[in-house]
Amino acid sequence: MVSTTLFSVYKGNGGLRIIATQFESATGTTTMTQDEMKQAVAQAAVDHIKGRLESDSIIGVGTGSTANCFIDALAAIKNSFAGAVASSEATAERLRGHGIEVFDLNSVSEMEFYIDGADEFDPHLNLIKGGGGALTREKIVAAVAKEFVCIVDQSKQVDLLGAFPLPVEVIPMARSHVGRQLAALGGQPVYREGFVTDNGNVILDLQDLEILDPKALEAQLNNIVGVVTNGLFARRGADIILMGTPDGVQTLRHA
Ligand SMILES: O=C[C@H](O)[C@H](O)[C@H](O)COP(=O)(O)O
Repeated sequence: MVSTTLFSVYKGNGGLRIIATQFESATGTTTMTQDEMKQAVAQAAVDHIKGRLESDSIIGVGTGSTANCFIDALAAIKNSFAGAVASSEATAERLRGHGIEVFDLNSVSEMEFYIDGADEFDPHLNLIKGGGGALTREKIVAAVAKEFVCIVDQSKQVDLLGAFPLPVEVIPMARSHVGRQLAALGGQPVYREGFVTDNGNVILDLQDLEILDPKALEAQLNNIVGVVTNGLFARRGADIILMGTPDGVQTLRHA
């Protein structure tokens, strides 16, 4: 078994600080598939929280393939906390499948951690989320948690958000109206046909945007009548990002 920890720090350069890179392998080689990177960050997230859990702790859990890896890893320590709040029906089902109790958010007054993936993140830890359509409940659960731990593989890292189409959840009867408003912003709204969110709404994916000011755009989109929420997580972005790379898991924080 080869175990390596590389420490590197840079500050004031894009707002990001790399705390550590950790890698362990049986062979010493650094080849990892994307799935293995997701599993590695999922385990790193469990390691990050497990020492700080109490028997009455409730954990917020996101949605998607990386969050699924986290749920599977979390199952190993399920007796060390009370349960979880799920950001989607799919996540609730997976949690229950592992014997982890799922709580209604309205019955939870305090939550230490929210753990979830992302579709893109930038050097300021702003995110695009909602590729799986769970953005609204994700944003609500993230808002309650004290620390948002985002788990990603390195394919999600960008300098500027917007290459990934920005999901906007919309009340069905407002779809055309919102679409026109989004087009006026310079993007190309594409209706996610056949998809209905857990909240009974539809998604417009906003393509061809260069998002220069994520916080401003997040607020601007929320102000369009008929928009429920949008997939920019900038006003409440990640507090820490665990990023899987072929060379190990990097921990990224604000400088
Ligand atoms: O609605 C889906 C969520 O925002 C996911 O966190 C996001 O799409 C990333 O998913 P994955 O881990 O499957 O890439």
